[in-house]
Amino acid sequence: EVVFKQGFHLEEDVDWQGVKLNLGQVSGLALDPNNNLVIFHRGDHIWDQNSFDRNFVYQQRGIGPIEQSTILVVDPSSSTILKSTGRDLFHMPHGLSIDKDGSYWLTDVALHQVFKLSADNGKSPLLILGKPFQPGSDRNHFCQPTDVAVDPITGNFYVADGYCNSRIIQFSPNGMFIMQWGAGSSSGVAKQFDIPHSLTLVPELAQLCVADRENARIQCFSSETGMFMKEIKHKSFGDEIFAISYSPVAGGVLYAVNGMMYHGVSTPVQGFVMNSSSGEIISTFVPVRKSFAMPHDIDASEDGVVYVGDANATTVWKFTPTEKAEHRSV
Ligand SMILES: O=C(N[C@@H](O)C(=O)O)c1ccccc1
Repeated sequence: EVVFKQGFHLEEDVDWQGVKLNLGQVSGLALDPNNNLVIFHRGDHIWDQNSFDRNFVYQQRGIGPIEQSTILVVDPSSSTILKSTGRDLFHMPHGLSIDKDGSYWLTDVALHQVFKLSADNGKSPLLILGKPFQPGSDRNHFCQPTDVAVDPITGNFYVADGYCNSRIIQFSPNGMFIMQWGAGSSSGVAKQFDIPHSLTLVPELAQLCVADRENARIQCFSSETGMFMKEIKHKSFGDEIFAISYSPVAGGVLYAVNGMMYHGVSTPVQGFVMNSSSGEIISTFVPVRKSFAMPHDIDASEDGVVYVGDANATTVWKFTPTEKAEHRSV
């Protein structure tokens, strides 16, 4: 039977000129309190198989930090670059989140560090956690941390740590370790996460959701206790889920992007719009101009506009919601 659904349909804004911005690998993007798009990219640095040794130590330290501006503030409509900063600070950018006060929270997988920068980030970082270039798994070290999420109510922040630690750490607003979960224990117990790659908070439910990348699943936890609450997984995710973002629009939606298949399963690389409580897929989307190569981060504004940044296509796309009847045969 064919069911007509008034779907939450996203289409690329093909007039938006931001796809032509000259970017390096786009690793993170976020919207600031003025609804400007902030892009975190790698300039001329590229993460490839030679970037790290088998102990996750960065190998290109000698070429120094990225000299280009790694942080671009872009007008959401004209895509004019309003501000460009973040020079000579980062070696391998990864995650970017912006808290309700407009402060930037960034991770660098080469430095194995987490940075808090003020919005004008002209001054030196407000907070730096982790030891530069030193991977580790205790309370003072990260191992390729991937993302940060900041609780708008408590000010506590969460770090997805990361490619080589597979844990989530909760910190107090001033960076004191509170608790962690998901760490794969050295006794070989199966790790709960296989690259916690992206975080998003669902304040309404006091939950923190994690893109558990190589498990191609989303897991949500109590943001207070770390207790597992629910999992969202679909065959159409394929082999990897790279990024997620929650938005309160339409009763609560979860956006996600998946990764290139590598087990030969022919699942397309695409964006997903899901009902955040049921996990049901409402719609999927892909760009018109160019195509997704490694969509690496996703964020949505209050009016349902969605941005996707791609680390291999070195591009950011803008998608706008269109009220469109979708029909599904069920
Ligand atoms: O995952 C990888 N990269 C992306 O996540 C990223 O660029 O953040 C990667 C893995 C192995 C070798 C090279 C790159």
